[in-house]
Amino acid sequence: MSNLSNIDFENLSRNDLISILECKKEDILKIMDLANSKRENTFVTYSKNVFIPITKICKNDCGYCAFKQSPDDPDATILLEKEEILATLKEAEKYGCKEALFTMGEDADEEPAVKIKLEKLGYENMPDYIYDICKMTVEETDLLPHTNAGNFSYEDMKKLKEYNISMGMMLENSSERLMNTIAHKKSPGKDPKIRLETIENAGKLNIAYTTGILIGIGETKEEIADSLLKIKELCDKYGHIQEVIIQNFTVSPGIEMESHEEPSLLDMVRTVAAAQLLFDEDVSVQVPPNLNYETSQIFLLCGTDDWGGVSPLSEDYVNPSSPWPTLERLEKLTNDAGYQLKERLAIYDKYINEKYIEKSYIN
Ligand SMILES: O=c1nc2n(C[C@H](O)[C@H](O)[C@H](O)CO)c3cc(O)ccc3cc-2c(=O)[nH]1
Ligand SMILES: C[C@H]1O[C@@H](n2cnc3c(N)ncnc32)[C@H](O)[C@@H]1O
Ligand code: MET
Ligand code: SF4
Repeated sequence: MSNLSNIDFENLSRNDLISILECKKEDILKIMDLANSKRENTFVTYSKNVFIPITKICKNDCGYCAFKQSPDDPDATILLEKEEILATLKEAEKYGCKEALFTMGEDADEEPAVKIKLEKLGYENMPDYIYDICKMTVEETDLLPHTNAGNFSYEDMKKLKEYNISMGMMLENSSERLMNTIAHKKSPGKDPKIRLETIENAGKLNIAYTTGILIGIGETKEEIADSLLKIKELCDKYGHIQEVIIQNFTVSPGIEMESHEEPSLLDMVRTVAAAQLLFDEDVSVQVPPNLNYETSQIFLLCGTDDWGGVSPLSEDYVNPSSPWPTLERLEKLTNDAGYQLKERLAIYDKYINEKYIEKSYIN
């Protein structure tokens, strides 16, 4: 008998989620179909962005990371300067990009090389610098900032909200156990208690927020279920979670986890379907198409309605081995599955109101 027969799909329990994450054969097709039938329309959205890695220095050292650089590396991006950032933003404007994605290492100002450069530029710390870059973006370009830089204090996020249309940070996983494994043992900032507090603070501050989980970093199905439930709890409490990213661990040459296996396609399918079934229809479930170049269409059949940020000019610095599909290809893939591609902003429409957007945007 199917393991799914006792599941109440309207109100999924931890055990139900685990059954979905472990299901086999025709049950996989069944959960895909159920997840896809929650779709409210036939659009699949994306945000046209430019990725700006303000610093590649990071206090953490995740086993899967290909982004972080050592300050001793002569080619390291210690800190991009305002002028070069503005030049890139202006270039992005020409391509019609609407989102400035500021992704960087966490608490980089704990590193003396960054601190010295910041002080030379007249800033005391990273949050002050990020604030100024976002302000410049809003005042001098048509792009809208989305900062994804790991944890921030409540006060720093409150300040950053002024010039961020939305913010984000992956929970990665809610498991404390992973803090003792190759994935997170050198990354105090990946402590789930701290990450969950940051996501909760974003809720208290009414910041439209992007989060998600990383699949294939040594977690168990139980830990995936728990992570999704933690995100769901904060989503229900504050209503600020606009999208949940289900991101598959991807090997890049030279990372510590280079010989670690990537998740299977069916593991991704089951996880995406579980997330889609757990969250309400108005929370987007997102799978990055560049990390699933040949297989991304299958996620549309699990109900995903968003491709996330896609860039016509910058690479995905976090996943440098995974080039973006062109927008033409993305449109073809979307149409071929029976859906239509639609551009969106870095903030979803339902958050475009005074509660979520500061006056600084209304000019
Ligand atoms: O190009 C990327 N964009 C990433 N983005 C950007 C994201 O796709 C877009 O900024 C959002 O979809 C905008 O709504 C993230 C944003 C977050 O807030 C949190 C995590 C990520 C992760 C990535 C990533 O790995 N690569
Ligand atoms: C920006 C986000 O990218 C994800 N990330 C970091 N390294 C990898 C990798 N090797 N493969 C896939 N995703 C990764 C993390 O979830 C991080 O929070
Ligand atoms: N360093 C941040 C984090 O891991 C931003 C994404 S990884 C470059 O959350
Ligand atoms: S994934 Fe983010 S937090 Fe982890 S080492 Fe890389 S830059 Fe730092």
